[in-house]
Amino acid sequence: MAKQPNLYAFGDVDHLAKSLRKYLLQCQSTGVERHNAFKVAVSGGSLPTTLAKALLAPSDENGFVDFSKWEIFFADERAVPLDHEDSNYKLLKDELLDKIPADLGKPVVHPIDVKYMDDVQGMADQYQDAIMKSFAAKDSVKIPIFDLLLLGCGPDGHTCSLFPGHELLRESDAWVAPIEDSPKPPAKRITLTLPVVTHGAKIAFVATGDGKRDILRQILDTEEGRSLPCGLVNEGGAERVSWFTDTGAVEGASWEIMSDDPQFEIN
Ligand SMILES: O=C1O[C@H](COP(=O)(O)O)[C@@H](O)[C@H](O)[C@H]1O
Repeated sequence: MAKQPNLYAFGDVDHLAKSLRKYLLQCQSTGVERHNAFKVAVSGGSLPTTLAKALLAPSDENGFVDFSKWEIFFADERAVPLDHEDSNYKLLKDELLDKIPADLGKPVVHPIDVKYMDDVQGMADQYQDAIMKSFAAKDSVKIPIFDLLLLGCGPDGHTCSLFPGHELLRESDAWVAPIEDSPKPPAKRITLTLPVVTHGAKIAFVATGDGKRDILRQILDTEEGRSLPCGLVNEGGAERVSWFTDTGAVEGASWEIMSDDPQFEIN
């Protein structure tokens, strides 16, 4: 039987954040062992707030966050200035980056190059080059393997800027692609493509609150949900995918919920 993603549900966001922290520390260790760095792609939306809760908590028995080893890329970004309210970079900066205590070190962060604001293809190409340099990828290297992709799930089942039914879901060459007709504003964005997302060493979705319940039930329990972008990530990433949810978001779903115990070992 094909291996399935892991579904974790917690009573509230505080408990979720505690387990997410443990998971992140495990991913950090694996990344540092692999290439002396932790290469992570981060989404916008509701994710950065929960991420900050997990990462800015005091060090505990699970270890400490060594931001000096972190290299942060954006799983998707909107083609807006870096100080614009719609910018995923600004969101992460406000929620997390500006609040990192000096003793935890400074991550290397890769924002978009704003000189390509009117040329999203150029912006996507530049971002792909930045990833290629970081992974020291020669042309022969087919795909970058991020240590972790941190993803959100929109109410329509989109993730990154990969939207249901959009032709970008079929992109198989580019690592980063432009989109000029995003159904969710702003229309112009860049996004990691599905093959890059599904090749991640680990892939984590964070989806909380009653507002996510209907779409989660669809993704996790129905045939049509499997063809939504989040469903395609589940299919491609299988057991490398973990969903961090709260009980509000998964009530009624028939998938096995693996644990709500913060001491569990994360797959
Ligand atoms: O537009 C976007 O939406 C998704 C989902 O956001 P959420 O607020 O529903 O969690 C987000 O993951 C993506 O990065 C963002 O650009």
